[in-house]
Amino acid sequence: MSIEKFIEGIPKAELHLHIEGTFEPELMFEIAKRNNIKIKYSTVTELKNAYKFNNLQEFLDIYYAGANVLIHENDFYDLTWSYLNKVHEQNVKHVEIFFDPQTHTDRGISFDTVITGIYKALEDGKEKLGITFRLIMSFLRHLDEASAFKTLEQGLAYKKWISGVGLDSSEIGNPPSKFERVFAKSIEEGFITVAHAGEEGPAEYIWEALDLLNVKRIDHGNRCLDDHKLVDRLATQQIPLTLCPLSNLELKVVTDLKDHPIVKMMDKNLLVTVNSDDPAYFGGYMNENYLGIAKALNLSKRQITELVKNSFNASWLPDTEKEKYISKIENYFLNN
Ligand code: HPA
Ligand SMILES: [Zn+2]
Repeated sequence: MSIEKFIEGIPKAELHLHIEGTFEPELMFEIAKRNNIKIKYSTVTELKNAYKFNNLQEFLDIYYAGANVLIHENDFYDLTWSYLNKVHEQNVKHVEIFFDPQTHTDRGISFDTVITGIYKALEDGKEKLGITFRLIMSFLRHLDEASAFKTLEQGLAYKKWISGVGLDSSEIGNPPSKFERVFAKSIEEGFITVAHAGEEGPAEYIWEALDLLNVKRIDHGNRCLDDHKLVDRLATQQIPLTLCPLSNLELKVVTDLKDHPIVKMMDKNLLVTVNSDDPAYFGGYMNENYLGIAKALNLSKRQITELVKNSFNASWLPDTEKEKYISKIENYFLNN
């Protein structure tokens, strides 16, 4: 079996995905039209041509602009439902996805509208497509602590729908320490914590995420390789890193997928996983991310299998579910 077919068929989990980053241009134009909102670009092609980024901030500016057309509950439903159908075709069985409440509440959309639309689609995805899920509410780190606290308060009413809290947006200049108190309160309220760290920011931010925010996973974490003590800590404690290869390429975190550190990290016994981050903007969903690194780094089926197993191990599924998937994946490897 070719490596393409092997990747397509293997059951996968996605642990680093921003639902706003799944907004495909075609759907964006459709929703803009029905909401009577003007987009800065006149065609899908023009919009796609603007997807050329030199760094994280250039991407974020376009990503937040795109989200502006989402107004009603059914807009958030359609966005999420469209993502679930895409990954269903790619044999993704479990997703743990971020949403950014402040991107919407700051422009007058209610927290309830946002989360209800997303959650209803996730429930339908579980029932009709068999995709299990967890939802992670992410704070925008370029905004202040008070705004994050307000968002946490809003999230408390939906505690039964939200498993964890995260931290994303412009990393440099917005260290995890800025949100130490919000994360302490989040943990007190029963949320699991994760944070983007070491994507563009220094290894120091990863230390802060671990020590001050008590995170259970690091999103990205590429820069840990600058600090061998940090690598030892991450490896010893088997703290998962949710890597996003195509995102790294598009945001110039790496200049070529051939330089992606994922194999180096596996060799250092780090618990690394493959994810798509913002697939509508970075040129691919899960299979494209796996295939990109498989080709660039000449990965074996055994290495792909280990990466896929890592994702289930790093997920927040109960142990019995993890074991079920891991034995399925081992069987898939043996038969293919
Ligand atoms: O890769 C990312 N980094 C930080 N914030 C983000 N928001 C969406 N994607 C990202
Ligand atoms: Zn991300």
